[in-house]
Amino acid sequence: MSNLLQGVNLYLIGMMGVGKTTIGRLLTKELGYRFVDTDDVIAQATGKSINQIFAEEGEAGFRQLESDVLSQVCAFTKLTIATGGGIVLRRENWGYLHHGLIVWLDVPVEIIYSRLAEDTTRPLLQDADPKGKLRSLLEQRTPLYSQADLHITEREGDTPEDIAKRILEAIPGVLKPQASR
Ligand SMILES: Nc1ncnc2c1ncn2[C@@H]1O[C@H](COP(=O)(O)OP(=O)(O)OP(=O)(O)O)[C@@H](O)[C@H]1O
Ligand SMILES: O=C(O)C1=C[C@@H](O)[C@@H](O)[C@H](O)C1
Ligand SMILES: [Mg+2]
Repeated sequence: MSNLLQGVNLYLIGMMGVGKTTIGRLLTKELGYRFVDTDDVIAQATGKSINQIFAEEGEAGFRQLESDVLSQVCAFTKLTIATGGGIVLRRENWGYLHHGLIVWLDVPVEIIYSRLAEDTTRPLLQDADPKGKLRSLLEQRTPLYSQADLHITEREGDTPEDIAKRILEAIPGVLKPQASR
């Protein structure tokens, strides 16, 4: 399995709570890759939580840090990269993402909401109507997430292992020729 992607990075995109970290770790093991989470890198590099960065520097400040981290990470190979839910918003980020294979994990809002209802670490969900906010974010971002190479929709009862297996099976069909990278 370790040669499946020929060293090409695998980027997981999608809304918060869709399973990027959980599934990313499973894929990393199967591929013999290393795992990177852009939110974690930002928190480690700044010594601040994502909430703190949003509070002190605003969303624009956070997005700049996110682009900086992505631009550095994409220089490496053999990585599975779990990205922040909003990484698709900046056009420049797509230039970096397209160096690798991009997988969109698509999960219904009801399920995302049930997973994150008790979570206070998502600044964008600190809203009077978090479910409505999730819906509008997903609606706004769907055309962007749709630019992924692979669109994986979670079906009812799918475990993270099931989804990781589906991604691995689909990779050969969407792998771009190396010369184009
Ligand atoms: N297929 C699944 N079935 C059930 N629970 C799941 C599934 N995938 C992920 N989860 C659970 O949902 C929660 C969110 O998953 P995870 O942290 O991997 O999402 P994420 O996309 O990395 O979120 P974030 O954007 O916050 O980084 C975790 O508690 C995880 O165990
Ligand atoms: O969906 C988003 O815009 C975000 C998702 C998280 O991964 C973090 O990157 C941050 O909370 C913003
Ligand atoms: Mg995560």
